[in-house]
Amino acid sequence: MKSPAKNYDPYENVVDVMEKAVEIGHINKSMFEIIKNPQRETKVYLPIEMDDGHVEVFEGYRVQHSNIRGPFKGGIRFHPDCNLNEVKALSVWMSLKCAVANIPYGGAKGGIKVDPSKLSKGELRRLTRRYTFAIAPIIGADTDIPAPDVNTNAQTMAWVLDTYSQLAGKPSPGVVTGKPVELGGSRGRNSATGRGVYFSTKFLLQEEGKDIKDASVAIQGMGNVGSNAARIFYHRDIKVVAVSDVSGGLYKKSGLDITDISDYLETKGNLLKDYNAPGVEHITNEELLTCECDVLIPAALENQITAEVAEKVKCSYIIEAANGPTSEAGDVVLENRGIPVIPDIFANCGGVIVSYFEWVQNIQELTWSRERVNEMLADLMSKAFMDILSVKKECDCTFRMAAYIVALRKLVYAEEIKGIFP
Ligand SMILES: NC(=O)C1=CN([C@@H]2O[C@H](COP(=O)(O)OP(=O)(O)OC[C@H]3O[C@@H](n4cnc5c(N)ncnc54)[C@H](O)[C@@H]3O)[C@@H](O)[C@H]2O)C=CC1
Ligand SMILES: O=C(O)CCC(=O)C(=O)O
Repeated sequence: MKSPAKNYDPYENVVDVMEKAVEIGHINKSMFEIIKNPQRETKVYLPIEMDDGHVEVFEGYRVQHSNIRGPFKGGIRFHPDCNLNEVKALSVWMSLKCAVANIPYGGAKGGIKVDPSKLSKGELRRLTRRYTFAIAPIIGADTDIPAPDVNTNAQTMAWVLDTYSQLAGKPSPGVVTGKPVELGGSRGRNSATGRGVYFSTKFLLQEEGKDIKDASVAIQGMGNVGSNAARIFYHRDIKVVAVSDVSGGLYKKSGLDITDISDYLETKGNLLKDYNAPGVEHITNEELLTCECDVLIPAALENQITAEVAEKVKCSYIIEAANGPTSEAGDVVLENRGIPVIPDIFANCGGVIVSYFEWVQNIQELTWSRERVNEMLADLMSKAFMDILSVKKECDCTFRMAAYIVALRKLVYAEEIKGIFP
């Protein structure tokens, strides 16, 4: 096992956790060897003419982990620290997530090593189109379907869709999900991951015999996932005591005004460090992770809850809205401290579930109402949670182990019935 922080290796981390689940869940070890490695790793170099005329070359990735249960599926991330190893781990989490959610997809992930805050809108558009052009031969509505992730959104997906459709010579809405509703996106996709985070919290607290209305929540990250989750909690009168973004956090024991904070982020486009309101304290991201709250929701990046942080958290429960926010060592500490963790592969699966609904609408040329989408999301997540609970009881293990066992059994079974090729 790697020590946390600087030596953190997300791919090694996910493989270690899978290996533990293989032991506990009595999973076929030889077939698991197939699941350990991605089917294909693609690295591309993207020359872009910047606004001042000079050329910069960016590095991009698409890792296709598994398509044994259906087409590859997973988001595209723009981040200066993005690298092949991170994308590889994220692609594995996608395969596990789609299996837990019981949707007919495999797993993939893409990314570009770039700080998008330093690029103009025109530069970002050219970079996204160039990246799409480079990976076009390996994506498609029935092969690999990208979606938004960190620092990408419906606008980014509109550029991916248009570039791909130009190359295909026809509108190809099913090639990408999370696109604007006007271009074939699904109602409810934008808020789906945050909504799923709310369902995960509700299911866990119900299981623990607690009323979600009495809970206080702290959320790290106020992007697509964190801000939608915060709004959903707030509109159900659940106290959100702390939120943060990359610039720092805000804390108010009696509960923050999430509508005011969301309006500030949307209309002013400023960072939370510049937000001020009566009774609101400014805190650091580490203080957010260790603040007094019932439910802690990391919704930013990987490796936030290291062993050191895990020793200090004061929450009773953790819901992993981000992918990989808890390191393996952090997880051991939380288990020893008796703090239940709802793992990422279930807690944030609402996004890919509604992506699946979007894709189904696209290929059938249908449009569904927001109410229908939200109801179907609740239904799939509730069934998936029941599956996890049942394995948790069978194997007497943590929620993370149970979710991994549910997923790995499906992936390994699919490999077994297919048989080795050739
Ligand atoms: N967008 C989606 O539908 C899904 C996203 N996820 C995962 O959720 C997490 C967040 O994704 P999005 O909300 O889409 O990204 P986003 O780009 O919309 O927002 C990220 C947020 O995290 C903050 N942040 C960045 N670095 C930080 C740091 N070092 N400390 C604290 N805050 C920091 C940013 O300021 C921003 O508020 C990621 O792990 C992503 O992979 C998972 C499932 C689906
Ligand atoms: O909606 C999707 O296809 C995938 C979203 C994503 O990247 C994730 O769940 O981590």
